[in-house]
Amino acid sequence: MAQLTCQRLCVGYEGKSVLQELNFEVFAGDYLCIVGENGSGKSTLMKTILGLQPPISGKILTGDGLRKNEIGYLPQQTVVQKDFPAAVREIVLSGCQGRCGSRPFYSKEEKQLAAAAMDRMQLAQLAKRCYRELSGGQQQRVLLARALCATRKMLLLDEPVSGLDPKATAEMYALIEELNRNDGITVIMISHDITAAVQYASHLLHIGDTVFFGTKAEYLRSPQGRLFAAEKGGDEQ
Ligand SMILES: Nc1ncnc2c1ncn2[C@@H]1O[C@H](COP(=O)(O)OP(=O)(O)OP(=O)(O)O)[C@@H](O)[C@H]1O
Repeated sequence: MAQLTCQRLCVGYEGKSVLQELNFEVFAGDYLCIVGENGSGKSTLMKTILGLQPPISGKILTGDGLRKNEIGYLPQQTVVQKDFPAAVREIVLSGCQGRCGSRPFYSKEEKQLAAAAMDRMQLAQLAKRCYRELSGGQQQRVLLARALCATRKMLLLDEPVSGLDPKATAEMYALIEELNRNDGITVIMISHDITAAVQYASHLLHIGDTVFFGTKAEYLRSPQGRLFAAEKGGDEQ
């Protein structure tokens, strides 16, 4: 049974659709990359899956023991967020908010969960530092640790390597791959880097004038995937 199923899903704003007729399934342990041009609706789709906005029509179903409040989310970074004046530990802990409900403080278990997530993301030394003073790569690791506090099952990542230098990008991809491979956490990632998507993903969802959904092998044989391969071949000449 799939963890996430989108059926005839239509997403958009105020009744105006951005994307229509999306049909796909994500199973436990999958690594799905969502690719497509700027403005094609990738972030809107992700926010709709998270329940941050309602679908225009169609269904989003969770299954295989996944509940909607057990999805970890790393949002797209904005300039304002990058300047956030809070300590690393507080930001990571805020990932537990879905667990606390209306309780206005964090429990011992939640604090332990945040500490474990910081360890995992190699942030233990930075726990008391101010978020806005960190490098871009460190900031993204903080947001990944925060997302991890919300889940053991599924992570939704909106351009997690955006703006990072090649070294920080490689580190981030390695951490995400480890969470997927070793911990079995399902990954759904929006990416502009099709080369990396093809390297790491088990499945691809390509959004554009036409929509493709399938395994990596199917993608590489599809018109969208062939176009990518042709462009890449061109780059390497
Ligand atoms: N809050 C909003 N209200 C109305 N329209 C919006 C809103 N946010 C985004 N849009 C529009 O919805 C469309 C899809 O935007 P979205 O951010 O989902 O695209 P994207 O594929 O994630 O783009 P990018 O790759 O640039 O992040 C765009 O035309 C955008 O202008």
